Amino acid sequence: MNEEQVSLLLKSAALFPPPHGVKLSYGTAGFRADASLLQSAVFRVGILAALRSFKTQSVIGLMITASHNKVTDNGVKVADPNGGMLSQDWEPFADKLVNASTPQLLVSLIVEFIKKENIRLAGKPSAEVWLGRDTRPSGESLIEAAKEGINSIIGAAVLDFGVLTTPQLYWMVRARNKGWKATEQNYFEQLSSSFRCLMDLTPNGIKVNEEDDKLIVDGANGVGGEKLEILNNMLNNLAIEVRNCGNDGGILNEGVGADYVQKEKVIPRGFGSKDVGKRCASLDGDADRLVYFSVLSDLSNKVDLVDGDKILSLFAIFVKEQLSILYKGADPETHSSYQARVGVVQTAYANGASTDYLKQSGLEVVLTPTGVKFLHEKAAQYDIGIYFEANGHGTILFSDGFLSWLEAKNNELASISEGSEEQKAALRLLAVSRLINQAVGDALSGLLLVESILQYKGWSVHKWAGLYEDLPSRQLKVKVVDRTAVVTENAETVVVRPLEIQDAIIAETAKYPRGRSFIRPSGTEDVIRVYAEASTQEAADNLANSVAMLVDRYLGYGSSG
Ligand SMILES: CC(=O)N[C@H]1[C@@H](OP(=O)(O)O)O[C@H](CO)[C@@H](O)[C@@H]1O
Ligand SMILES: [Mg+2]
Repeated sequence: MNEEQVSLLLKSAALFPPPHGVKLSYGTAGFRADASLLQSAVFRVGILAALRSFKTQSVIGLMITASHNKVTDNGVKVADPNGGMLSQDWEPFADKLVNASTPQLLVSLIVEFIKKENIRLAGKPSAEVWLGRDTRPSGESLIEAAKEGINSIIGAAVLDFGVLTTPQLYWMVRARNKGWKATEQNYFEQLSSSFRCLMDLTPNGIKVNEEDDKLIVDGANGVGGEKLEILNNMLNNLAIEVRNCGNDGGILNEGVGADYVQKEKVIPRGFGSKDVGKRCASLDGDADRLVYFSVLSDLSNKVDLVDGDKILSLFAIFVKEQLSILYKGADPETHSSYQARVGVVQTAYANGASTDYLKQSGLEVVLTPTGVKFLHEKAAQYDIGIYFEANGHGTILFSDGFLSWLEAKNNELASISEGSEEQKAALRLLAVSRLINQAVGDALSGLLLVESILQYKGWSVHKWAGLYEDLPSRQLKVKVVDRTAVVTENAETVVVRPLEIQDAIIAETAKYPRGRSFIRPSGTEDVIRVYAEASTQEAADNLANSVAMLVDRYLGYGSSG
């Protein structure tokens, strides 16, 4: 690293001292904390993003958001060239960089790292980082800190796109690096045109714009609501009413949003008895999660929840159905009968009933640890990989090989049997691959795919919710002395340290019919999460409470550990 670069880094780093006594770590989804603690971390992640861009010779994304967390929190995450999460082998460097106590230490870490990674800072083409942020007020000054970080690496350029959803920025980064059209407008155009294409392929004609049939969306008082309004104006065959857009005094994620609705199973603010029976959906604070629900008629504030597992199930059976239509006419002897490998990816939080349903439907189901980075990686191993977290984050990935086969197949069918059922199935799958955000889970593109599949099948939200019945479940969190004391294996389903607690969980779970329970340290909050399910709600609550007490006994403030 030349002298000019060293002195630039030392000078700018001096303006962003890390807060005293705070150790941050790159968790499930980047760095997250109270926004007042993040200036230095975001500045340093700006440096990291610039280095990553030099290393990969591609555009890198940097998003300022704390998703579903409270409005006073914020966070920063990095989009790799393919629009996915930052490569995991850079996470330890991110941790060290963010926690370096002095500018000198920071510079020596960078010098060491660029040597190890063989990053050439000088020369062309230079680096480029694209920035986006959610609607949190702290985002504005954090974006400035990110810019300072990027600009302190000579040759790195920065483009600030202002307020975006996380999936929009990741989509744009992916598109840019593939050489495709990559503006926000291009995003809206691709989503709306592929949605239109799917709707045009609906078998029995489309029924829309009836007041009764409209979709009501809770925007979590965040960025998703305002972006959905823009998209909505570009669609003419879907009626959407957006509430909780954040412009009527509502607070981001407070009593609203996908995380709240999914975890509490109650209606978000702005919804009530007038909505009983209607098809409703909820986005999270940065619009990368989506759940559906309907308001129950019993005057409680409970909802009938259609969570990520059911969205996954809807997508999986649709894809499977279209593939079987496509294969129907195919001669197994000819080269055109490509057997696509379809895989469904879940985490331990997936409701047991969903896993049973998917397996009974003949689908291959695998579990990974929590966090999109793990699910995405696994799904990418299939021709069509469909992944969802129960909380509503997920998408569908298509392999390049399968997509080129599908294009060719569609062309072949167009010439020999245009308008046939087989060709329509090929067109539908192609439209899905353009509609669904293949960079990352995206509430807006997911919502349009759900809507088009419901239309295709002629299903109400109730029919969809009835695909299978969720096992009652309960999630709790427990504060402990040191959450890193818990180490898990087998996709987080068993604790291997401290060992005694796993035996105790097994003994507790055995008392409940259809009981299942596991614990894991959160990657975004300083807590241990407890999950339990069982055949009744009371049993699930009791099991969760007992396991939470075990966590407290072994790891809580009263424990010796
Ligand atoms: C149980 C749960 O919902 N966990 C969430 C939450 O992670 P934790 O590591 O559990 O804090 O936030 C992640 C990022 O948004 C998301 O990927 C994950 O599913
Ligand atoms: Mg989110």
